[in-house]
Amino acid sequence: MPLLKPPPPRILVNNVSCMRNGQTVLRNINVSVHDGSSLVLTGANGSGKTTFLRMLAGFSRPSAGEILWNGHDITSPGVFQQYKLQLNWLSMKDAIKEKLTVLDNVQWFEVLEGKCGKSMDALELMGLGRLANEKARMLSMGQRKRLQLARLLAIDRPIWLLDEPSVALDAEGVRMLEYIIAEHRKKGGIVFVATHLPIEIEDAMSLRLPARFPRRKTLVDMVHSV
Ligand SMILES: Nc1ncnc2c1ncn2[C@@H]1O[C@H](COP(=O)(O)OP(=O)(O)OP(=O)(O)O)[C@@H](O)[C@H]1O
Repeated sequence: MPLLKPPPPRILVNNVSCMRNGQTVLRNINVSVHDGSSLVLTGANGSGKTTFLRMLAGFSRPSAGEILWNGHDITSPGVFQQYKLQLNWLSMKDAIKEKLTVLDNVQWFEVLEGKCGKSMDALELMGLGRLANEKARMLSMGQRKRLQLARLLAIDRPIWLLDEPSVALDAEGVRMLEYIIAEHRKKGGIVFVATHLPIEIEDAMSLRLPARFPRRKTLVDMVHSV
């Protein structure tokens, strides 16, 4: 019986390094990511988690190595045009339009995407249904994060790049986040998460980036060492 070849990874991070401001932030990173899988990035402040996500989004170029999507370098212009349509980016900059209603903030992105009909369900799922017609400026920090997550659901692209998605969420919000990540993966979606806070993601790969700068001794350390 012929041996079956394993499927190639959807995304291959191949020996990637990244410089910022003349300094190496990431060095020789290798990751294979298949449909339905998840990678959790952890590491100290400044270790390069956001930089890694930015490279995956094509906002920053690797200084060495390559990121392949379906075997093609994402930085090639023709490939990037297609690749970027696969991505859903969630970051601390929430791009919420304060003067629009909560619903319009989701629908606006859905319409830009050429889609319709999922916004209200997504808001309901994230517990914002009763605030749908309020202006977004009324929302608390955690509610803004829930709105961002509702946008992910409404836009419904396969590759999620989530930078600190649980910041400002309460315990129920974190459970919802874990739930929507699990459901997305069941459909074959891919989820990258950079986080300092614990998030339960079943069978996730994890990558802990090394701290870039050794911690300086603080006054407290010096007192303890006496
Ligand atoms: N726009 C930029 N230009 C130059 N250097 C940058 C830029 N953004 C970040 N850096 C540097 O790159 C390094 C990694 O930053 P990055 O934001 O990726 O870390 P992080 O692990 O996400 O940190 P945090 O946990 O604080 O969010 C830091 O030393 C930072 O100073």
